[in-house]
Amino acid sequence: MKIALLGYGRMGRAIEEIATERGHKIVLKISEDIDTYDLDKSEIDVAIDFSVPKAAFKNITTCFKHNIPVVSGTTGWLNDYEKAVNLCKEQGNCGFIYASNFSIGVNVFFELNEKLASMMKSLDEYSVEIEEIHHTKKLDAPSGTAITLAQQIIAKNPRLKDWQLDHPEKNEIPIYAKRIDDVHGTHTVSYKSSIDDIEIMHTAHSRKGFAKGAVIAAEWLKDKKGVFTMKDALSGILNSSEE
Ligand SMILES: NC(=O)c1ccc[n+]([C@@H]2O[C@H](COP(=O)([O-])OP(=O)(O)OC[C@H]3O[C@@H](n4cnc5c(N)ncnc54)[C@H](O)[C@@H]3O)[C@@H](O)[C@H]2O)c1
Ligand SMILES: O=C(O)C1=N[C@H](C(=O)O)CCC1
Repeated sequence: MKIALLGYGRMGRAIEEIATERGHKIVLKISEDIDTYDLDKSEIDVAIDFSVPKAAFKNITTCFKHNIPVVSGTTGWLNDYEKAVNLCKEQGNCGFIYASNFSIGVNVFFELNEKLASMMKSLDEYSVEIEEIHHTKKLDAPSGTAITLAQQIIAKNPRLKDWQLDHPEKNEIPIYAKRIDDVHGTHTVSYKSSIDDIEIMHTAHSRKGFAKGAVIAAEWLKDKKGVFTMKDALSGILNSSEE
């Protein structure tokens, strides 16, 4: 598979390593405005965008214009996500997957989070909160993964209306974001009561899991048209919790 890397920073380099190990070829590496480059569909099977929040929407939609499928892992640009989805659908000839976290372990964690949120929704004595810890170079807070975790809980629990960084109103889930050198990504969801606490936690030991998941998503997306999620891409790999 011929891959264009939109963003060649920490994640771009980790993806290059995994993609090469899996027999793919990196044909383009972009670290600045996408207009500077000539995108040629015949030379690119799929683009993988791990760039910066302010570049993601333009990178993604420029690929749509060239009928190049896109896997996007960039976080912090989600106010424009629906616009990107609509453009992909209108254009009709491109594939798109965005995930706040491509790690297979985190996608298992997302399933656990949904299941736990369903179990806790009637237990009013527990309050819920999310903590995320990342390296100090991270541009956005809270992390995209923490936002996904909060959205999953809100979807299961009608008492909870929104999430808030640090200072929640009533009926909001607090997200606490910490920045510590060299932490690749730790997410904890805690339910607390005066009697006991319940916690689930995911700790990434490196960027390898995010990179491997992104390459698996690209392999899955390559010849598909439409808007998909990581759940779709992993449907043949993860057993559903109902089984
Ligand atoms: N979804 C996931 O699984 C996952 C995992 C890790 C990181 N991320 C996200 O991926 C993004 C990148 O993370 P990183 O640690 O590699 O950051 P990074 O800062 O190391 O890399 C970003 C790169 O993008 C480049 N860039 C700047 N402007 C650009 C443009 N217009 N077009 C293309 N590239 C441009 C920068 O020069 C830099 O090299 C962040 O948003 C981060 O939150 C997501
Ligand atoms: O290193 C980062 O930046 C990460 N970003 C994603 C997020 O915001 O959730 C995934 C974890 C690593």
